[in-house]
Amino acid sequence: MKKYSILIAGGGSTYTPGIVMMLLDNLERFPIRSIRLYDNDEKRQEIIGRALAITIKEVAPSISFSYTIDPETAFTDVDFCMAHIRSGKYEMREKDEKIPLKYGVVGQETCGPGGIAYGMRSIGDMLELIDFMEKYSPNCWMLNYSNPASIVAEACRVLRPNSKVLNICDMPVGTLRRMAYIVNREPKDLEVKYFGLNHFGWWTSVKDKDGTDLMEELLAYISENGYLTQKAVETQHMDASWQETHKKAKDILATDPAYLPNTYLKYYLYPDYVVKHSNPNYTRANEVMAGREKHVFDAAKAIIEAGTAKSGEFDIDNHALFIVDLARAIAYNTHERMLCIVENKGAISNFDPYAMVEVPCIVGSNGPEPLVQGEIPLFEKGLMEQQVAVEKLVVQAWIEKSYQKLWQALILSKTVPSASVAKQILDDLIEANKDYWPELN
Ligand SMILES: NC(=O)c1ccc[n+]([C@@H]2O[C@H](COP(=O)([O-])OP(=O)(O)OC[C@H]3O[C@@H](n4cnc5c(N)ncnc54)[C@H](O)[C@@H]3O)[C@@H](O)[C@H]2O)c1
Ligand SMILES: O=P(O)(O)OC[C@H]1O[C@H](O[C@H]2[C@H](O)[C@@H](O)[C@@H](O)O[C@@H]2CO)[C@H](O)[C@@H](O)[C@@H]1O
Ligand SMILES: [Mn+2]
Repeated sequence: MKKYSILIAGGGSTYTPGIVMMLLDNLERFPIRSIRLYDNDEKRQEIIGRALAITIKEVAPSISFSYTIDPETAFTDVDFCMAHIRSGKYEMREKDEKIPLKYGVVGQETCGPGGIAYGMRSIGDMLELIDFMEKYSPNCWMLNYSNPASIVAEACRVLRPNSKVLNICDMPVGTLRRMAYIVNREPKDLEVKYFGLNHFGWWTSVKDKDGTDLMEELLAYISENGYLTQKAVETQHMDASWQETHKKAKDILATDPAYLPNTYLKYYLYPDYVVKHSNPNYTRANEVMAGREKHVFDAAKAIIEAGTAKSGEFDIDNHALFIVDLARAIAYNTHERMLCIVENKGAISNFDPYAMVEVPCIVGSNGPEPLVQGEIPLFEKGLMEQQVAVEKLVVQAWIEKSYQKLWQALILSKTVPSASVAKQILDDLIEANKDYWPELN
């Protein structure tokens, strides 16, 4: 059985240990000969790298492990690049969240002005990773988690249309785990229909493998409780702010009681509520730095100090199962059904064929093949048309270095109340991002 060579781009990410632990836990179904980390922050990556070197030596000594900041060393002889970089790191995420809040507008990692700012930083960095991959390992697939996935995916569609890059999100997978718990099934037993953009979609059908329709049961539960469940069904997102988001799905569902919504819709449908419940001086970036980042880096330091990982400091991360299953689907041509971000090309039959949409796909060695979801209703279509225009305008603004188009993107975002507020936020974002964005004219 072939053994695969994996590169994790964004080696210093808080998710890297969870992904590596998941890879180590799946060696029988997905054999690996090499794991390498790549990051552009040497010091940050070194902490994770040293701790993982100790861990891997104890668990699977036959796997060759290394970490590097040199692109050629990183990208040579790789089968799968699992990418999760954060352009500008948490320092810039904090600004993305706090600048809009100054003007009473949603401050969020991937939605609204914060997501637009993050997109303007990520496009160039992602293209650089893709170019390294194609130069040093032309047959490699990139499985990309790096956000904002919708804008990154649109940039790939326009600027690297033939590259083997598959953009994905674990939000639907995480929510499906909650649905499975609600209907007393395993996630792998559920088959869904779903349509939307990344962080902007709806489930239209959830059935078990026998064809039993579970929508009615789920709609009844979620209209009362949102996606809040009694038991923790994931290792992440037990923080109060995320529990609040799962609960708010109840109010999103009220806007169309027929379809189960993605929780991210709260930023577009209830922005006033979100702003009212935000602390402009302490946002999610602060929570993550004090929580997940501290936890992961403390665990890494404890492993380095002890010289062993036998106390189990690193957890297997549920979030990582999707990316491992995806690599398997491509490696073994499994034709598994998975949600991916792909060019529409008629999958949503009454929507822009050139939009990057999130729909169920059959994934095999040639990548994802979208499954037709048919026509969508006017309400969802209207919301999606507005949002997809935002995403396309950001990519055009980046390519053309256009202030005008970026301003239009902000104006069009449903989270922003007026062109004048959009301009004030944009001017602040330009100043904050001068080391990252192209200079706009
Ligand atoms: N698609 C999804 O559903 C999903 C789910 C979880 C996380 N994410 C994304 O995964 C990424 C990582 O999240 P995190 O919270 O662990 O962030 P993090 O800041 O802990 O890690 C990101 C790492 O990327 C590195 N990096 C930044 N720019 C780089 C570049 N140009 N080249 C190489 N390395 C670079 C940083 O130095 C850092 O070590 C983010 O983009 C996040 O939004 C996406
Ligand atoms: O605020 P953060 O940094 O904690 O999380 C932001 C990410 O949230 C989503 O991913 C979640 C997922 O929904 C959950 O079920 C669990 O598996 O954890 C994931 C990562 O924290 C979202 O899909 C990502 O795009 C966000 O970056
Ligand atoms: Mn996501």
